[in-house]
This record gives sequence, C-alpha cells and structure tokens, in this order.
Amino acid sequence: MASVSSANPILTPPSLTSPSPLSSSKKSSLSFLNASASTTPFPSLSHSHSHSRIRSHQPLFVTNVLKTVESADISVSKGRDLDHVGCKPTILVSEKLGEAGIELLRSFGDVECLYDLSPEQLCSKISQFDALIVRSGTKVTRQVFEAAKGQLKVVGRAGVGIDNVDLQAATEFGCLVVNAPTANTIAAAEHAIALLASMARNVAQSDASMKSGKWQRNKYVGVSLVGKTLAVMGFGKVGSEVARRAKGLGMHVIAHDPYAPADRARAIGVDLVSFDEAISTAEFISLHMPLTSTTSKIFNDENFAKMKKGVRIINVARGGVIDEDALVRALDSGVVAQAALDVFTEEPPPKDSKLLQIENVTLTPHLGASTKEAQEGVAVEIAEAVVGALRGELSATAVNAPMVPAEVLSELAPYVMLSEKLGRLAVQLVAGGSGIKSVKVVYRSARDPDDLDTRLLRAMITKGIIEPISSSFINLVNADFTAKQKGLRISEERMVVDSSPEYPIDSIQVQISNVGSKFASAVSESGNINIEGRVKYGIPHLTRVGSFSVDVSLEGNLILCRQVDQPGMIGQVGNILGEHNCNVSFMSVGRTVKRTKAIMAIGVDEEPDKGTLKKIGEVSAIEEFVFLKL
Ligand SMILES: NC(=O)C1=CN([C@@H]2O[C@H](COP(=O)(O)OP(=O)(O)OC[C@H]3O[C@@H](n4cnc5c(N)ncnc54)[C@H](O)[C@@H]3O)[C@@H](O)[C@H]2O)C=CC1
Ligand SMILES: O=C(O)C(=O)COP(=O)(O)O
Repeated sequence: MASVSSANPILTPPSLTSPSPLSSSKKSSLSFLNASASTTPFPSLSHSHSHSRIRSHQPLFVTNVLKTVESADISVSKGRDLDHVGCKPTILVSEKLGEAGIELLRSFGDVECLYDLSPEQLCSKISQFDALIVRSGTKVTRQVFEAAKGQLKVVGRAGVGIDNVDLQAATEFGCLVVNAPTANTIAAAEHAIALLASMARNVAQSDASMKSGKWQRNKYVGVSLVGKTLAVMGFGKVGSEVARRAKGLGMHVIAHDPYAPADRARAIGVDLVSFDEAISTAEFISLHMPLTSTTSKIFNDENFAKMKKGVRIINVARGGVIDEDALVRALDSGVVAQAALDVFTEEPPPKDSKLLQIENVTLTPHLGASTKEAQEGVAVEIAEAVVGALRGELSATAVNAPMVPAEVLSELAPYVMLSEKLGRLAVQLVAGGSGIKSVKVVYRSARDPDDLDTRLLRAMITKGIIEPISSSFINLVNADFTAKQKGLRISEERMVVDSSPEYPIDSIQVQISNVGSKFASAVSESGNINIEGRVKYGIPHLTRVGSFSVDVSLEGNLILCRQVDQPGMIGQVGNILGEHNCNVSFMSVGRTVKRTKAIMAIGVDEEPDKGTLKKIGEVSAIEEFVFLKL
C-alpha cells in the first residue's frame, strides 16, 4: 500500500496537496539575499555595468560567480516583496554624497537625494526604497527597518563608523549593511594630525583672538611635538596612519589596541602597550577606536585620573568614547590641558554644552572625513558596494554578513545550489505534525576541515528548510538568526574522506532527527531522515535517501518510490507519467538487497496532478512514494 501524507504545523513541511510556496520553483534559485524561489527581481539589470569595478581579489556576494550555474538568481532583493519587478531599484541617499558616487548609482537605479529628513520623515518614506545610503548624521534605527516593511535590502554607510545603524535590527530584518572602510582613512588621519599640531600651537584660539582685534603673543605660547610621547588608542587604519605621521614629526609613538598585530606596529616603529601604560605615559593621546559597548565612555573620571597632568587629547573617532562631563572636569582641574574634538556624543552638541565654552578645547564639526578627495572616494566605494549588493553579490565590506572570498565562492557555487535543494528535499520528507528541532549537516571532504568555509552552505540549507514552511525569507544575513529564533539547531560535522582534494566537497548529508517521515525509507538506521547529495559535472545530484543509494540530478521535481525490487517497475511508472503528459527527465533505482526492496527516484519536468500520483500509488509493488518539489 502506498502511503502519502500531508503536513502542517510549526516547522513542519508543506502538505502535498496544499498550495506550495515552491509551486513556481521549476527554475531553482540560489538567491541568497533573495527569498523568492523563482523571480529575477531586476532582470533588466543583469547585464554588466559600465561603472562596476568588482575587484576580483575581493570577497563577493554570490551573484556573478553563481551566474555560471544554470538558473542561478542571487539577487539581493526579496522577490516576493518586490512590487516593481522589472523596474530599476530605488535608492535613497539621505546625506551629501560625492557626485561620482551619485552618478554611479543613477546609472544603476532610481536615486533620490533627500537630505535633512527627520526620523519620522525617514520612516514614512523608507518602504519605497531598496537601498539607503547614509553618513554619520542619519540614525538607522529599528523603527526604520520596521517601517521599511521588508523592502529595504541594503544600507550603505558612506564611511567607516556604523554606530548609527542598528545592526541587530538590520540582521533580523535580513537587510545587508555595507560600509566604505578605506576611502576616508587618510583624511581622518590628516585631520587628527591637523588638530594635534593646531592644538599644540593654539592656532584656533589665536586666530579667534586676532579676529577680535587682539595681538596676544604671550598668551598663546604653545608646546613642541618633537620628542613627546603620543599614545594612539586604536591602532587600526586611521590610528596607524596617525602613528606614521606623528613619527615623521619626531614624536615617540606608543599604541594600545587589544586586537592589533604586534608586527604591524613594529614595522612603523610603534610599541603596543597596555591601556593603562598608554594613558599614563603619554603627553598626547589620540583616539581611534570604534564606539562599541566596551569603548563607550572608556575615557571617564577613573581613567582621566591615571593620565599625566597636562595631557592633551585628540578625538577624531567617536564622541561616545569620552565621558564628556568627565572631560570637562579633567579640563577644569588641569589634568587635561587641552582637547581637540571632531566628534561628540550628540551631534551637533547641545548649544549649552560646556565643551563649546572652554577656550582650551578646539572643536571641528565632524570634519575628519571631509576632504574633497575622501568624499569622492567614499561615494564611489559605497556606491559600488550598494550596487553590488543589490545585484546579489557578496560585498567585500559587508558588516553584518560573512565575507566569502571570490575564489572560495566560485568553488562552492554548485554546492550552494546543492545545499538549498537538500534542505528543501529534507523538509518535505518530514511527516505532518512533526516539529523539526535539530538538523545535522555532514560534509565529507578530502580537504582539511579548517580549509572548508561552510557558512554559505549552512545558510542555504537553512533557507531550503525554513522557507518552504514559513513566511520567513532567509539570506546569508539572517539565516543563523532566523534558525535560532525558530528553535532550529543546525549542527555541522566535517569528515575527512579519501577522495579528490581537487573538489572542496565530496558529499553533503542532511539529517533531521527526532521526526517522523512521510517516506519511511528516508529514515536511516540511526532513526534520522537522511539524504545525501553530491555535485557531478557541476550539477547537484541526490545520491542517497535513507539507506538507499540513488543517483538523480536535482532538477525539476522528484518522485521517490519504494517498491519490491522486480522487473518492469520503471516501465509501469514511466507509462503512467507518459499517459498524463508528464515528462520524465531521468530515473534511478537503488536497492539494498537484490530482489527485495528498491528505491526508484524519478525526475519529472512537470508537476504530476493528483490523479497521476494516485495511479502511481496504486501500482501493487509500490509500497510508498512521495512527490517532492525542488
Ligand atoms: N571623524 C571622522 O570623520 C572619522 C572617524 N572615523 C572613526 O575612526 C575610528 C577608527 O576608524 P578606522 O581606523 O577606519 O577603523 P579600524 O577598524 O581600522 O580601526 C579601529 C581599531 O580600533 C581597535 N579597537 C577596538 N576596540 C578597541 C579598544 N577597546 N581599545 C583599543 N583599540 C580598540 C580595533 O582593533 C581596530 O584596530 C572609528 O571610530 C571611525 O568611526 C573614521 C573616519 C572618519
Ligand atoms: O567614516 C566615519 O566613521 C566618519 O565618522 C565619517 O563621517 P561622515 O561620513 O563624515 O559623516
């Protein structure tokens, strides 16, 4: 007796008879910032772009690599939310951006530049846009992502600091965040040096004094830089460029950065020291760390008290790393002789801020990145990143998604497709009513497990499992988060096997434990639903179902039958399908013992109607069968 079951609940697979979210999935999708199984959101944009300069050595999102795989659609867009399929993507630029970047964006999408939007205005408009480009002045809050109603796919931060973007919310909403981390490094470093030198020589103060009609040569005697110790706090891109320049001014430079490699510091002639040593030995302290929960107000009363009396502080990083009230106290007491600040906890600072009233404090209105050169560079850098992301490419500057190097991506492309299909198949094998809690993925490979980056594959398996049975859309950004949120544990195991190391992966097995199956033969001896796939000639194949070996390419749809192993079965089922105009693309029979039980895997181009499936079930030698949509 053939058994066909239907399904439903929480993480349970779709019923065979229920309208399936996969019903249009003849063309399989690898889209991974894309929820839709079959749409090409911006078909007119698939041609190569004249401005696009995707650097081959950089990590990418998957599109262009996987386009070599038939039917791959890796667009960033969430197809089912897209009500403008075939239209250009829409891009909102909410702060002044260099013209070259705007031009690049315009040649790709519909660009609107709306500066000085209030938070309410931004929320009311955002659902009309696929991408948002900001600088430091726009707060991209959870409310913005909520108001976007799933339409916003990419936030581009035209600069380095992403503390104005709620990354957790972006990730939950599957919105990619990219930044432009390199183009303003020199500008910020030069600004720090400009503040260092002008503070030491009272340039701003004496300029203001002269303009008020005074000539105060004795009041504005400065201090020399040569031979003084500068502590660079945060030895990243900007910090190391500041260090290099300060060395050129004859300063002794030390740095504190818990994550910086000592050899990079040594190469510039900088000693990496502890936080306390840095702040207690320096005459000048320049801040270049990001604003994080660890660095927030790290310069507070306690740490000002450890500094040398008369220390001078430069902040071109983020206002929030300093407790500004504590700084005012340290200036009042003379512990800090002078401060030069480009950034503030609140920007612009409140008009009554004491920092605006202290003469020893030199202020600039967040100008670190504001040179013509940096702004043009940043604009192009962010425009390329956003355009690439909208095309579905992995970005080299993704902030909330793993970066996968292009060469890894190119190798993994067919396995990415295999992973999603295995996920889709496995979930459809689960019996109705059985909630999926735990999935194990086993990768067999001849390569060292450490050389195998499986984040992309895991994300696609998650996508394959979750999307058919929920309204969630899954991409690389939110795969782990969504799985966790749904209580789905995905564990991975890498096994070294004796196969060709030329290929990254020999096989991928997806096991779902503690669930019943609507196709009992898919359950292996260990009691798990177990399917395995391989890539053959670049095409994903299903190679094992439960304990049975099969070999069918994962294209179109699939019928799995368990039958008594006897002659004539292929013909019988083939005839039924043929009579109903259902084209068979391939067949494969796998058995455990000759003339006992066998599994027949039949690839079909069309979706057989219920009557056809019923007839297959009525073939007496067929004990069970299942129809699976790929
Ligand atoms: N004022 C402006 O217009 C500009 C400001 N910036 C800001 O400058 C800062 C640095 O930017 P980049 O050098 O490009 O970033 P980066 O990421 O290259 O460097 C930051 C460094 O800070 C280090 N760090 C992290 N936590 C630390 C801690 N607790 N103590 C010490 N070091 C720590 C990191 O290891 C890293 O090496 C950022 O806050 C950025 O937003 C950057 C450009 C322009
Ligand atoms: O890149 C950064 O982190 C900056 O602070 C630059 O900010 P901006 O783009 O000038 O608002």
